[in-house]
Amino acid sequence: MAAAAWFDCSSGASGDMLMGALLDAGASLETLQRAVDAVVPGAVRLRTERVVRGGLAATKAHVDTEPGPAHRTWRSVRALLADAPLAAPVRDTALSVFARLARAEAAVHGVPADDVHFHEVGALDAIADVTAVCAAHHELGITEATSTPLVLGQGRVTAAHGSIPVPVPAVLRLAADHGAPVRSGDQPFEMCTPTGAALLLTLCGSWGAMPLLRVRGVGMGAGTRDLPHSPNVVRVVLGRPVTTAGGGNGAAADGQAEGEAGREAQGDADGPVGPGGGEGGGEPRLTDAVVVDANVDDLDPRVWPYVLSRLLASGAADAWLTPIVMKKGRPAHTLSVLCPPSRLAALRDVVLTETSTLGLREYRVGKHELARHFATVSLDGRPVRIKFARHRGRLVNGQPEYEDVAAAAAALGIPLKTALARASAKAQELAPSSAAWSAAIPAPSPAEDGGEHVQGGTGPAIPGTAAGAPPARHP
Ligand SMILES: O=C([S-])c1cc(C(=O)S)c[n+]([C@@H]2O[C@H](COP(=O)(O)O)[C@@H](O)[C@H]2O)c1
Ligand code: NI
Repeated sequence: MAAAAWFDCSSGASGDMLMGALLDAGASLETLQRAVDAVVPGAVRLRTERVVRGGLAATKAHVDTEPGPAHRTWRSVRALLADAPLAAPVRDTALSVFARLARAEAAVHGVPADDVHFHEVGALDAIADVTAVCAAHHELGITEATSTPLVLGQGRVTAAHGSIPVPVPAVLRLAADHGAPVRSGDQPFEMCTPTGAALLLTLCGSWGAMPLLRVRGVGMGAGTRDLPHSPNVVRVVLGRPVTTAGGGNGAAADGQAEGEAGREAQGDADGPVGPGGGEGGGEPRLTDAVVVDANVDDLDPRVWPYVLSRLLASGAADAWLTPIVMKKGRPAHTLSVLCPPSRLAALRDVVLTETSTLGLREYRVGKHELARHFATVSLDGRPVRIKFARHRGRLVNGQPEYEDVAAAAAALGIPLKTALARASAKAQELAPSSAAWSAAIPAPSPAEDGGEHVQGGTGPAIPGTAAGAPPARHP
């Protein structure tokens, strides 16, 4: 199920406090352990303990590590994450967190980011914290998150570099890189660690007080110290996002918001019953989305297809290029990425690392989605899905899925254009009437929506028609 999250970091934040809070809010220790094992098999054991901090009960997450390599560079951590059998969103988010950490450490110490060292046990600890928090974020279906401003602390702390001042340099650098609001607070300790800051900067799209939520759960993650006068905890509040069709806060369309985010969390945005599907396709559903744009005139053009497919694999709803002519008359492209707010951080990193752009633009947009459902036809025994779209109860479109048509054409040894024409004709036959897709139709029954419509043959069911549809790529 979908969730918006609000992190109360008024007592600071670290990787293990965030992990404790998400475990307390319902993430499963087994899921987190599996994710960490996928990155560093057998090297880390996660466990929890119920503790009291400032009179409040909380979950303390412990990361017990086996002795490992004394140092790990960002290059080696990146390879570990890239090769790990993790769900793509978990891997991408963890890579974003570490990329931020590495950039901040590189700037502070004046070394190339690839060569930044994560020290001793700290490396395994950070790998475990980051991977576990990203896995919990994914498991809990968090699609948008807000945090209070970061409280950083005061004093000094002993790190691998010796005694360093608090706020520690890496945390300040992270805050500066991302324009995050921070303050010292009253406590004479390090309250926010680099890992905690990098996680929050990656997961949270906004800063401030708790947004309008229908609260579903609360988690308390304990810090190591029991501080006087103040509970040393991170709180996370999980809830149903509440948005109106106008984009503001309100109750009018919160059921819609939940549906959107829920499908997104399952990677199943193009399921058999699409937006508004349960209502037979009323008004298009309006959801929040973000467009990221960058103008690029100096990337080897052979790289673009790879960039586009990486963006789609990392959760973009769509990614495209527009030819433009830039200053000095240079031919160039605008790269555009459409995504849900929850994927913004990871996709921004893909744009900034895979292309040669030096910056990008982001703007919030409203995305209108028509209700859609799938049916399956057969071309001489080859299954082809048809995606139908409805608007105000009327069937307004019915398109054969290109990949299915191409596969059928190849298997049958017929030209693609012939296969496409035949599949389109079958799609027309499936509509109750009207070649123009304009006939008013009743809402499809569950069997129609989720099942097969096979005409002219009995091809096998296609994954994604009855259940487990592939992720949507288009609004
Ligand atoms: O290991 C390094 S390079 C390191 C750098 C810095 C800087 O601010 S530079 C700070 N620290 C301190 O290490 C511990 C552990 O931090 P985690 O984020 O791994 O939990 C913490 O006290 C940092 O301030 C380490
Ligand atoms: Ni450092």
